[in-house]
Amino acid sequence: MRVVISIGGSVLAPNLDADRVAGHAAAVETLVGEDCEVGAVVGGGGVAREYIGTARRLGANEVQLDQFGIDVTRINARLLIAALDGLSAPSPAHDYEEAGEALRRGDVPVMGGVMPGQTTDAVAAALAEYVDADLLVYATSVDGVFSADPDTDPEAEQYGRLTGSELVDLIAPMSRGAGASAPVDLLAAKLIERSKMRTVVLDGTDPERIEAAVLRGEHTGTDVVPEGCTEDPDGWNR
Ligand SMILES: Nc1ncnc2c1ncn2[C@@H]1O[C@H](COP(=O)(O)OP(=O)(O)O)[C@@H](O)[C@H]1O
Ligand SMILES: O=c1ccn([C@@H]2O[C@H](COP(=O)(O)OP(=O)(O)O)[C@@H](O)[C@H]2O)c(=O)[nH]1
Repeated sequence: MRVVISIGGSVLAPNLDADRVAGHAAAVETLVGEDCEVGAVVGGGGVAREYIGTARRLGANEVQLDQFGIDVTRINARLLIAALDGLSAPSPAHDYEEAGEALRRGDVPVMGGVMPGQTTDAVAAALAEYVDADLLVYATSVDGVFSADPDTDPEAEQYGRLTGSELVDLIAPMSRGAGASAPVDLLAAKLIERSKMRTVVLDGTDPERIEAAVLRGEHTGTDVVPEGCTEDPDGWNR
């Protein structure tokens, strides 16, 4: 099975704790050991938001702010590469072709951001579509997609299962400025919808949850399924 894992910066490197990065690298290694082909995309997290906040106060425009974010995602990608100990290409891929070539060589491609106006959520969705992945996993800081931001709204209810177009409709009204917070960004949702990519959004703070979702189809987050899919998501990956 071929899987693309998007690891949010808030999950991988909230405080630059080496053990946390090593834990996520170990999960990738376990998946590779189970004959999965894995691509990883790493986000910028709180560090990116701090740079973006400071640069915004200094008068930088949105594209310039996105460039700060991209640089931080690529530094975080280098952390994962360092922890993967030779399993990955030596530096973050700059584009999908480079990542696809790494995958064909048997390496784990690791990407950060690639261009302004989006987030690494979209990078992960595009990489998954480009390499024709069987599964796309968003390992984020909340356990799936909710009816409202679960960090601020105690009434927020989780969606167990959504179609790609339902995901697009939910995400569309959310803010799109640099450093904006949403379970996945709008471009990612649109790519997931058009590619009919099987997608899981889950709490990835514990990397074993990523392993369980990929290897056994077990998770408590949100499944995004193709339109008209009646298959039991639990049976997908067996
Ligand atoms: N409707 C929603 N469902 C789920 N999460 C949401 C929603 N609206 C906003 N969020 C926020 O999106 C955030 C997930 O994205 P983010 O903080 O960028 O994490 P990551 O670093 O994993 O990408 C969560 O902190 C959550 O508070
Ligand atoms: O292809 C990309 C990826 C990231 N970013 C910028 O980098 C920030 C941090 O990336 P992301 O949101 O993916 O990280 P996360 O907060 O999800 O860890 C984003 O808000 C964007 O401003 C971008 O412009 N293009």
